[in-house]
Amino acid sequence: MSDLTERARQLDATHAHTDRRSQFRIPEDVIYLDGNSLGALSTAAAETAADVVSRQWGGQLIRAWNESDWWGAPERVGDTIGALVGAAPGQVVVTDSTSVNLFKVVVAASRMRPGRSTVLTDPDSFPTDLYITRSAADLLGLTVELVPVAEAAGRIAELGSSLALASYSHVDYRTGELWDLEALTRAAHDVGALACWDLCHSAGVVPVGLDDGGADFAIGCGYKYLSGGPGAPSFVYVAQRHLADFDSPLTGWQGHASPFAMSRDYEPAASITRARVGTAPLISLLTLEAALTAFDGLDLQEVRRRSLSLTGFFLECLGALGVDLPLATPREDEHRGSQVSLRHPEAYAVVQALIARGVIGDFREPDIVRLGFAPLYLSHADALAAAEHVAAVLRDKEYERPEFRTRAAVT
Ligand SMILES: Cc1ncc(COP(=O)(O)O)c(C=O)c1O
Ligand SMILES: Nc1c(O)cccc1C(=O)C[C@H](N)C(=O)O
Repeated sequence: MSDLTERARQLDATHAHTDRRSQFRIPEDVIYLDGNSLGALSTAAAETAADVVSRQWGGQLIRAWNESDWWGAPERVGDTIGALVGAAPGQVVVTDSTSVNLFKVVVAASRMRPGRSTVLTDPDSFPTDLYITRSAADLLGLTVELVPVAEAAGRIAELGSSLALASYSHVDYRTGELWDLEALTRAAHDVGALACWDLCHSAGVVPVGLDDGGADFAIGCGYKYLSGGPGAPSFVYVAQRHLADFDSPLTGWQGHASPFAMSRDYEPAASITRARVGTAPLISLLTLEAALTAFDGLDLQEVRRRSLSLTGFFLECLGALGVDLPLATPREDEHRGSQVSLRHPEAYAVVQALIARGVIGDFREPDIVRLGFAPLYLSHADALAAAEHVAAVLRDKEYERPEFRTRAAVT
């Protein structure tokens, strides 16, 4: 047995208590390193999706709204996600897409800071964050300034009382860099501004600590590390202290204080329910709820330790196997989310060659091979095997094969 194989075995034994692989259905011949884009299917999620369709929809019909508490699901699942991101109950609701939730937050937050003209975000934010922030700001006549998160604190201090909102990603989707939520939130608060965090790439892998970090707002996907399934609804966090002032621009009936009063006038619910809009995608929402049971009995600090161990060991394996590609991801544990991104001029073809070998990651412009480590269902043995495949693809220049260069619509 090689040293690395033995190390993998030892590390898997050390982290055995956080291994939830048996709860997931991952094809035998696949090492799945894209749980940061579409989390894997769990048995609980698969069975619940079938149950919601057959028993609840098919059998209970309209009665399911009460009998299976469909109506309360957005807040109920919100509280479950809240526990994973450090939010006390009553501040998170699951509704709409991340894009739509960001729109609500940018508008509502800016309205809470009248007279302030600027919203700050990162030029390398996930594109939807850029597009939505700009369109929301345009509607309100505000300016969006693009300032890299590393420089944000300084710019926030300069902007002072003209800053309404700083809106940043907790983990960069491309590089996997983890940013200091608490410090940047404090910088925004120091000038009287608000802070919103996109948790798409940290929810379920980093103990985010929204309440402790003083965050004002947060949003995040349900289908990445939370494994809610394709198109699972997103979540939005509004800190308790802001709920009464959260004036959503999307005033749908399900955010109403008394929706079944069928009133002509909109009166927002007093609670986080005011962030709801219209009817939830119940099959997806309840599937997400079932997927979250994979976290039952787990402490997010332990999940984080497993995640860092996996990415750290993967980096160690790459080094030992002579892979010396530039790393886009920080090596330091405290700055690394749950992915490893490597740079290569033929990154797209490298990813296709890996996929052909059963190692599924993805490509991100312009030159990133992105490999996500969803800790609940990946092992150190997987990390070693993936590193060996990366080394082989590079050694044999498999990325030069023409069939790996044709771009698919979705990368
Ligand atoms: C950081 C980040 N924000 C937002 C989104 C978009 O979310 P949605 O498609 O749910 O609007 C994604 C992924 O698609 C993302 O990675
Ligand atoms: N949401 C996605 C989709 O509908 C199709 C393909 C990919 C996605 C993703 O989630 C991409 C992901 N946010 C990223 O970090 O690149």
